[in-house]
Amino acid sequence: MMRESIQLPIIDLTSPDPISTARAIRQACVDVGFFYLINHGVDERLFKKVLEQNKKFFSLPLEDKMKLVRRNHRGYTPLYAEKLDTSSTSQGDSKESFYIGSLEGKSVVSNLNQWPAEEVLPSWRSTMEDYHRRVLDAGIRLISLIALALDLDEDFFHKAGACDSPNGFLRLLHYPGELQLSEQVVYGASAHSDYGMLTLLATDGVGGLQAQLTGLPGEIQPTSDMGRCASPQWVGQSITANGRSRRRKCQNFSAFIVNIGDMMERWTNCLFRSTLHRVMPTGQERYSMAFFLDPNPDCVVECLKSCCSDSSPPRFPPIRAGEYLEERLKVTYVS
Ligand SMILES: O=C(O)CCC(=O)C(=O)O
Ligand SMILES: [Fe+2]
Repeated sequence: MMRESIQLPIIDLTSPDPISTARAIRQACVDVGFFYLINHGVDERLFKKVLEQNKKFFSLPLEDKMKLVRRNHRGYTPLYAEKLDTSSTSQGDSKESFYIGSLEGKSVVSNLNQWPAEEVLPSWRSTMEDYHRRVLDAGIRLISLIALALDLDEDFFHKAGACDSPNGFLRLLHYPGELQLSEQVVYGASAHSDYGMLTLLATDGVGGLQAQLTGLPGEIQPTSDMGRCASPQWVGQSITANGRSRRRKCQNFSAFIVNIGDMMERWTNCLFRSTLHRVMPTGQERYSMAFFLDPNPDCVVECLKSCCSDSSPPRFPPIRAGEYLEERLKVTYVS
C-alpha cells in the first residue's frame, strides 16, 4: 500500500529555545529520521541561482559533461552509471549527477579541477562555492542541536573531531522526465540510506522522494495473519522542499529536507534512524541538490555512551569516518 504523504516535523534553526528545538529534533530522528529545516540562512535568491545553474550544467552536451567525468568522487556521473541500491538487480539509476567536494579534511571547497569552464558557464563555480559554504554552515549549526538532542554538550561533535573540518559533498542531481519503457523497474534513485552524519536536501518542488517507514508516529502498525509486523511502507510522494512554503505562503525561502545518515545511526546505536529512501520517476523532469555533511575523515565514529547499556550493547565497531565513506562509495558505481 502506498501512502500519499507524510507530515515531517519542522525545525527552526533560529528558534530562541534550543532545548525544546532539540527535543523536537530527537523525536523526529527517533521516529522518522527526516525533518524539514527552516530559517537555515540560505536565502531564496541563492537557492534559485543554484537551481538555474544546476539546470544549465545538465543541459550541456553529453560530451562536454563527460570531460568532467567523476574522478576521486568529484565531477560528473552519467545516467545509469550509479546504483544506490547495491542489492537490487535492476539497471543503474535514472539520474545524472555532479559532485562538488571539500578538500580532504578541510572546509575549503576543492573540486580537483573538476569544474565547468568559466566561458561555458559563467559564475557557475562561484555560485556553487557560495552555496556549498552556506549549507555547510547551516549543517554545522544543526549538528550542535543534534548534540543537545542526544543529551550531549552542544560542542560534542566538534570535540569528537567531526566538525572542525568536516567533509561536505554537494551533489547536483537531474532526473530526466521521460519514463523508459522497460520490463524492469527503473528508479530515479533506488532505495538507499545516506552514509554520513546529515543530509540537507533542496529540490525544485517536483515530487517523487519517498521514505520507508516501519511505523508512523501514533499509528498502529497492521499485523499480518502470521502476527508479524506488516512490511514497511513507502511514504511521501510529496516530500518536497517547497511544499511547506507554498502552504504557509509567508516564507521567502524554501525548507531543507534533512535526514540522518548511517554514521549518525552508528554513533547513536540506531536510536536515530538512517531511513531508507528512494526517488520514483513521476514522468516529470526533476532537479535537486543534496548536501552530505560527513565527519572529518580522521574522526572515529563509535557508539555514544548514552546510547548503549548491558542490555543494548554497541551494534557496530568503532570506525574511521574516511574509511567508512570510501567503502560505501566504492560499491555504489555500476561502471
Ligand atoms: O534527489 C533527491 O531528492 C534525493 C537524492 C538522494 O537521496 C541522494 O542523492 O542521496
Ligand atoms: Fe539519499
